[in-house]
Amino acid sequence: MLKLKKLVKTYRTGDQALKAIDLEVPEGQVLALIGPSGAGKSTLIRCINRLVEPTSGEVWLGDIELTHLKSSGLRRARREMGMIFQEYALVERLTVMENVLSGRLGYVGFWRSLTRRFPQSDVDEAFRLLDRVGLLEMADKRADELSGGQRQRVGICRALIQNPKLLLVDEPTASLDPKTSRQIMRLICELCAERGLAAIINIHDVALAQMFVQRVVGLRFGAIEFDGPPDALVPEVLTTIYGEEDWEATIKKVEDDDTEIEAAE
Ligand SMILES: Nc1ncnc2c1ncn2[C@@H]1O[C@H](COP(=O)(O)OP(=O)(O)OP(=O)(O)O)[C@@H](O)[C@H]1O
Repeated sequence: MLKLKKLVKTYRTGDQALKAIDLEVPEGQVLALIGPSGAGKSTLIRCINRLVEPTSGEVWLGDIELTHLKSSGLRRARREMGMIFQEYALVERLTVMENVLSGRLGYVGFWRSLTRRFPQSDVDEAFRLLDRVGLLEMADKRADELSGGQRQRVGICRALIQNPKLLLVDEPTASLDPKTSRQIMRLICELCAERGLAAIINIHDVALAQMFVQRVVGLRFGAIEFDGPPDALVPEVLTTIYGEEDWEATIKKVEDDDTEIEAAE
């Protein structure tokens, strides 16, 4: 469904953030992207929807190659790719409903987008999504009245109302406490399963990734160092991705924390 071929990104500063990445993501697969700070995770996600322009290589979404698309073709292709951000990227002074509906801006015509008048079917779908993520009661609240976890749920609804084939998720839990992080990761993965959606989730928390996804890709210095199932992420593999560390202690500690959270839920 998504295929990256020899994808390279070299920033103007000379930083080679991606070194000829080859990656294939089949339909409906949820993949976690891990790796140390500066490994190229955000760059990879942003090169797919061209928020960052790749230097060379190809990005195929189905049978469309994205790197050469001009404005209208790119706009159409971007509808297929919902994005979820670490800092939610909501419009603070707008309501929850308005923020969710803004996910439809790629579909409505120019004049409608200016006046933000959306078809009733979009409004109905927004209510359905808000209900699904437990925010129905919040539809008329302003975004700046919400907690971090609630904001991220709005961000998820805004991405889903696009009716995408692929979710690009950039550190969705980095600003959240451990329990809310788990709830958000679970929600994203459940929604992907319900809708047959593929997702690439850039995530720092390895234990959280292991808990919820079917496949983990580890980046280091802009190259793929590991690609496999979560239970193959043994300490030796983590060392090749992140460098030397006492992984046994880290893994154990996280597992202990989970048990506590599980018991509290
Ligand atoms: N706009 C930019 N201009 C120049 N260099 C950049 C830019 N954005 C990222 N880089 C560089 O590209 C490399 C990859 O950065 P990127 O943000 O993709 O890594 P990351 O794995 O997402 O890191 P983090 O986990 O800290 O967010 C780093 O060396 C970074 O300094």
